[in-house]
Amino acid sequence: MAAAFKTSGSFCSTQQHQWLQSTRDQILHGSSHSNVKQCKSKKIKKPFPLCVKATSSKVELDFNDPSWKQKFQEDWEKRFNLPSITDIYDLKPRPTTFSLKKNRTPTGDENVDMWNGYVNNDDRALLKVIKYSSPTSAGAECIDPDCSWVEQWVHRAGPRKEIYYEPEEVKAAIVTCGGLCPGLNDVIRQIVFTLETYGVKNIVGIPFGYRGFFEKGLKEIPKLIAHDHDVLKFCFDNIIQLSRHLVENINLNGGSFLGVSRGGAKTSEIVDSIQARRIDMLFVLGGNGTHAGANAIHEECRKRKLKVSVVAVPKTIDNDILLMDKTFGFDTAVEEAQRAINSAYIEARSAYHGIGLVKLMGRSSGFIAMHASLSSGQVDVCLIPEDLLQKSGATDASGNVIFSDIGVHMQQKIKMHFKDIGVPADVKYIDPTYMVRACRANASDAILCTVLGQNAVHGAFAGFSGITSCICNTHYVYLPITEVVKAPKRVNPNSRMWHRCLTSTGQPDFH
Ligand SMILES: Nc1ncnc2c1ncn2[C@@H]1O[C@H](COP(=O)(O)OP(=O)(O)O)[C@@H](O)[C@H]1O
Ligand SMILES: O=P(O)(O)OC[C@H]1O[C@](O)(COP(=O)(O)O)[C@@H](O)[C@@H]1O
Ligand SMILES: [Mg+2]
Repeated sequence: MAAAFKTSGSFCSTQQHQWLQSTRDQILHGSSHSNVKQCKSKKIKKPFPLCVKATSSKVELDFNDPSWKQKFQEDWEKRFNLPSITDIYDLKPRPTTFSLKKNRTPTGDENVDMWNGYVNNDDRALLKVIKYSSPTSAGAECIDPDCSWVEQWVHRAGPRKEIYYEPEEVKAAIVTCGGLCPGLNDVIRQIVFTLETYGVKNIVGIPFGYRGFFEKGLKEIPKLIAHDHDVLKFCFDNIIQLSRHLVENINLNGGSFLGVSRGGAKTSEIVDSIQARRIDMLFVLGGNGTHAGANAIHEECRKRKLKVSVVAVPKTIDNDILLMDKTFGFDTAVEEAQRAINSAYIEARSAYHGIGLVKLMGRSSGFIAMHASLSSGQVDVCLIPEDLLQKSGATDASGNVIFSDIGVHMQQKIKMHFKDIGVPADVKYIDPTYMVRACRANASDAILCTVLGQNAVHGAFAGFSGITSCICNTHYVYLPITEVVKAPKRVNPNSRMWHRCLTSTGQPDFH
């Protein structure tokens, strides 16, 4: 949860520090994982004992050791290695069925790879591009005390020349979990389009998040499907058959075509359901919690020796997922939040001793508040949860901590303060909470969703599982889910972006 507010000129210098208690939460970069290889990969025929390669850890580094960089990079390679169904099965790939050639005018024997723009498995994108010369440089994220430059590469996303599934035999499922987020329908749509381009015919939607996998009574079906008999192929239990025709226009609306939910994730029951329904590819759209769930499903599938690719797409208006530039929906949420700030500004400006106060979402991360403040340019003070977190003691169905209502708290405190000093204050409070996330994706999010959705399908056909399709340092990449769920991403109070926000509002730094 985060708040940004606009005071009319005469109230800019109110004693904000009385309302705050600073904490110094920094971006967390996660803890270590076990580095156990339970068995060496061997060429083995199905069925065979499972060979699990566990994720590697951040090694203990001795910076006096001249080879520490090499050790770091070796460890990095292991950590960011993409888990694949080929880790478990001795599978032979087949040439891909994904081709762009049919859309072009054939002019001879040109190089097929160039026509289709395949991505090589050895292609990499650089995760970080700034060389900090000192740990005191703004926003510096250093590995060693000298802040040495160490290349950190991640795997490039996109279609591969060889695939590990027969498209005609594939059953693919899509599920959307957590809270709503602009762009969910855009991603669903692109996943369906891309699957069909590969030649997949059996595509299903699981309604209402992970619950749709196991809740017996869950038979609600979106009205559109129930009434559209032309496009409805099958509609039984809680599975919805999807096709290009059916999803063609869903991006015109916000929300999720499949419905969402929190809580109720029982990994073993979900995998029972995946097994019973003979699902080969599962596309999971969601935030931190959903990703943790997707990884648990991926691990359980491995344990049961199921040839299933679980591929996630990071969704959340909060933008609180590690390593990536942004999650889809964030941009749209900021744009909507800015509208609320503008309204608060106009109200405050027109009132006698007016103060505008806007509460924005973000859970424990203040990205929406910071970016909306920066974009509106009308905010005098932007408060982010990295300043102050008040836990209510309660949790939601997914186990997320519910924070006390900072907006209502601030409203009361401001009123009380001005009453105490005998100055009239007209507080105009706006809570646009659900308005910022129930809307349709804006242009930039729509593009992001399109690419992430397509790449999710390419990743599954390439045999990867337990990965997420995202954007890092402006490039589209795949990351192992284990690396992005270590902690929520937070605003770094030492970052240039936060400093820019302070410069823009003119507020003191409360950290
Ligand atoms: N650590 C976890 N392991 C497995 N499933 C989880 C975990 N945390 C959350 N989930 C499940 O993921 C789904 C979405 O989680 P939630 O936190 O509500 O949203 P988001 O994914 O957007 O953060 C819920 O069904 C929840 O039960
Ligand atoms: O009222 P709800 O649906 O539980 O959602 C509230 C939460 O959803 C969010 O908008 C998005 O969170 P998720 O990405 O976890 O769905 C948070 O900012 C907010 O705290
Ligand atoms: Mg979340």
